Parts: sequence; structure tokens; C-alpha cells
Amino acid sequence: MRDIIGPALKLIRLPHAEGLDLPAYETPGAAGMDVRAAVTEPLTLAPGKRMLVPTGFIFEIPQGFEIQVRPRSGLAFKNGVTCLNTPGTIDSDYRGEVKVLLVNLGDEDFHIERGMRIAQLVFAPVVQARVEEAENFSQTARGAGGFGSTGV
Ligand SMILES: O=c1ccn([C@H]2C[C@H](O)[C@@H](COP(=O)(O)OP(=O)(O)OP(=O)(O)O)O2)c(=O)[nH]1
Ligand SMILES: [Mg+2]
Repeated sequence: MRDIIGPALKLIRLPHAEGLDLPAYETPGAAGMDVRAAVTEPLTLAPGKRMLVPTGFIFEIPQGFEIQVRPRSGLAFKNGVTCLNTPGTIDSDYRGEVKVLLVNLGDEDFHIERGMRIAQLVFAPVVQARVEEAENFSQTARGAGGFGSTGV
């Protein structure tokens, strides 16, 4: 395995993930690690339905980081299957199993097999803000203009 420069990310494999590949970067420059369905039997996701799919792993995310659960574009394009809550947020203090909330926006049943790559996990820095209530702000050229205020 190639050396990756970056913070260590510890994970624990749950019994139902026995034998599954670890979440992994498929190419040297991949932004996300593909993660697999830790289902014990094939499941069918009917059109218009959603389902929480287990990954079989718990992560210990270092403080100051998060994991984003993002869809795989191939599943979205070919099957209309995406993550309903994209990007899903895995908090650094979460110690439960990471699950993927899939939704089938296509028009055919989607079959989820054990070991299928269902989503990708992006490990990313986050900064917590100190929230402060204020009376007034600095002036800007934009002001409150938005939603196309600068033209096309
Ligand atoms: O796609 C996801 C999104 C979230 N989670 C887990 C990890 C995350 O830390 C926790 C809470 O997620 P979130 O804050 O998005 O949900 P909530 O509805 O605000 O729940 P809570 O009140 O538990 O924060 O659920 C997943 O396993 N998969
Ligand atoms: Mg929350």
C-alpha cells in the first residue's frame, strides 16, 4: 500500500464487516475513500424509497476534522441512486457505525449486494466558529445583494 501523507484515521471493524475491504482510495489522487455495503443479504431499494445502509466501520476522527459521506457519481448517473442527505456529516465525536442514507431517484429497483461500493468518505478539516451576537457589521459593496444580484 502506498504511503499516504495525512493524519491517521483509526477505525474499528464490526462483526458484520468481516471479510470486507477497508474503505480505500481507488486511485492515488482520489478525494474520497470508497466504502462498501456491509449487508448480510442483498437488499432491494425500490424507486422513490430510501434506506440506511451499514458500512460496518466505526471511525475515530481526530478533533478538527470531519468525514463527509458523498454519493458516487456512477451510481447516480447509471441508477439514480444517491445519498439523500449529501454530504452526510460524520462528527469527530461520533462513535457509532457510519451508515449511508441511500435514496433511489431512478425508475428501477436497485439491488444492494454485500461489498458493493455505495458511497465515498471525504476526510476534511473543519473549524468551529465562536458565535458572537452583534449589533452591526462592517459595510461591503455587495451588501445584502444575492441570488443573481451581480447579473448573468
Ligand atoms: O450520512 C450520515 C450522516 C450521519 N451519520 C451519523 C454520524 C453523525 O455524527 C451522526 C449525526 O449526524 P447529523 O448531525 O447529520 O444528524 P442529526 O439529525 O443532527 O443527529 P444528531 O442529533 O445525532 O446530531 O449520525 C451517519 O452515520 N451517516
Ligand atoms: Mg447533528
